[in-house]
Amino acid sequence: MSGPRPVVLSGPSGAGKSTLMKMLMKDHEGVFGFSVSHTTRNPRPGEEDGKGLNKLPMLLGATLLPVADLDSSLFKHVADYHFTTREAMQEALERGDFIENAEFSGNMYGTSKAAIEDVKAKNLICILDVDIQGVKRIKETDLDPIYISIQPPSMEILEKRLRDRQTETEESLQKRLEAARVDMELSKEPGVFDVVIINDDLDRAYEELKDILNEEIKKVQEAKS
Ligand SMILES: Nc1ncnc2c1ncn2[C@@H]1O[C@H](COP(=O)(O)OP(=O)(O)OP(=O)(O)O)[C@@H](O)[C@H]1O
Ligand SMILES: Nc1nc2c(ncn2[C@@H]2O[C@H](COP(=O)(O)O)[C@@H](O)[C@H]2O)c(=O)[nH]1
Repeated sequence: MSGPRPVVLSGPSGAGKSTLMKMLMKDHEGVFGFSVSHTTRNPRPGEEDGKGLNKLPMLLGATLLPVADLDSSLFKHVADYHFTTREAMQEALERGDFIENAEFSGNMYGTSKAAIEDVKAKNLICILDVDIQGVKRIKETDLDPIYISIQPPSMEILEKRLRDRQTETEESLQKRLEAARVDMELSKEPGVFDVVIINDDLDRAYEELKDILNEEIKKVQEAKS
């Protein structure tokens, strides 16, 4: 693929991927573009639906919720997900619309080809936020991204972050913690990720992430100047 190399951000739910990604996008306007995934999970308060951004059928009942907090207001131009139904997603999968997909914590998630093309067309660094299954599937494609794993300092801290975020039921929290154990083990395997960042202190983790992406960021900035 031509243009800047995409970036895959992976790691356990609650490790801080979205937080770091929002910081990156806010500090580098016009450099990064988010690959808006599809999911069958329900929108969280404040999450924005990317309906209309691509061709897949969307869940008609999905509402555009008001931007409520500072975190979202920094990022309000970017949709969080295309919220859809299991049936619509299954049909799209059968049509071959996705480059990868996964079942995670009882819901379907996937990256459509259109989501990546939308970002590529703007010559931006495409950021994909995917779980470990997605990482494995993307490795079978010609996308050639930089693979970065964001890891929490410990399971205990991860659990606290997820509980404090107040987005999960006890059942979905337990599923996410179980998936996190698997993810934390796999991320230690040599060759799976180019870099593993431990997100203990947020500012330090952010500096590390920026350093890794510095070369690609400069390429995009120079192409624009
Ligand atoms: N270094 C940090 N120290 C303390 N809290 C943090 C840190 N990084 C992120 N958080 C908080 O932890 C919670 C989880 O972070 P975030 O939502 O970014 O995780 P995520 O990896 O994107 O999760 P998911 O995969 O479920 O979307 C958020 O409430 C966020 O504010
Ligand atoms: N394989 C994929 N995983 C994805 C995609 N979009 C998000 N995710 C991962 O799902 C979990 C849960 O996300 P949440 O928003 O419900 O908290 C997290 O690990 C994401 O990285 C995708 O398109 N493909």
